[in-house]
Amino acid sequence: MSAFLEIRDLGFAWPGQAALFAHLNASLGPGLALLTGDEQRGKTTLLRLLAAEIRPQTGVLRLDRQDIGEAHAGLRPDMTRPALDPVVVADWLREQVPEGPARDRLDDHIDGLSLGEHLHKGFYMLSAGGRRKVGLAATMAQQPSLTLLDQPFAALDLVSIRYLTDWLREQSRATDRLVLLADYEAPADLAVAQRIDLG
Ligand SMILES: Nc1ncnc2c1ncn2[C@@H]1O[C@H](COP(=O)(O)OP(=O)(O)OP(=O)(O)O)[C@@H](O)[C@H]1O
Repeated sequence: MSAFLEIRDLGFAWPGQAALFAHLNASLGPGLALLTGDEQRGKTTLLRLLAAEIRPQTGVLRLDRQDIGEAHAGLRPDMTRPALDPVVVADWLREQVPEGPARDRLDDHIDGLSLGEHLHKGFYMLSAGGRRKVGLAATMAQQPSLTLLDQPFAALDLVSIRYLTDWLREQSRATDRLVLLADYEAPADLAVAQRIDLG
């Protein structure tokens, strides 16, 4: 079976810096995978490459047999951007998540992440953690073919950690999409069968 996410011979260096990736290869099936590595090993940079925010200097990045390019932009919504400040959370979520099964899933995630009390607020009233949780709920509901999560447990409350962990466990059974979780380690009670280790 061909890989769902294929990273072949990836080379990337930030301007003026030594190569962060040289001939990086990885091949992942659908489901759940962990992207690990010590501080500054390039976890976030690799997520940005996979979201087509930045382009590699060499190599191939392919998702479901398609080269990753502009069509894949937006896989990592920037929840910190000031343009969101005046927007009402519920309006943003309605705009992001289409009606139908995704909207039903969104309702569950709003409950699971305890976001109900924030729905009628402007983003400017939310903490950084609250903004992240809203982004998380939208992504979890949308179920894109590639979900990129950058240290999603950081600064998350215990109830939300448990909810996210359960959701990630379910994702490991998916056959048509991949969730890539970047963190130093997987949570202790989450078995992850696939991993890219940046060292
Ligand atoms: N926009 C940028 N411009 C220049 N250098 C960058 C940029 N973003 C990251 N880097 C550099 O790339 C290297 C890897 O950083 P990156 O954030 O990808 O690693 P990380 O594994 O996610 O780190 P951490 O675990 O600390 O979050 C670091 O040396 C960092 O300074």
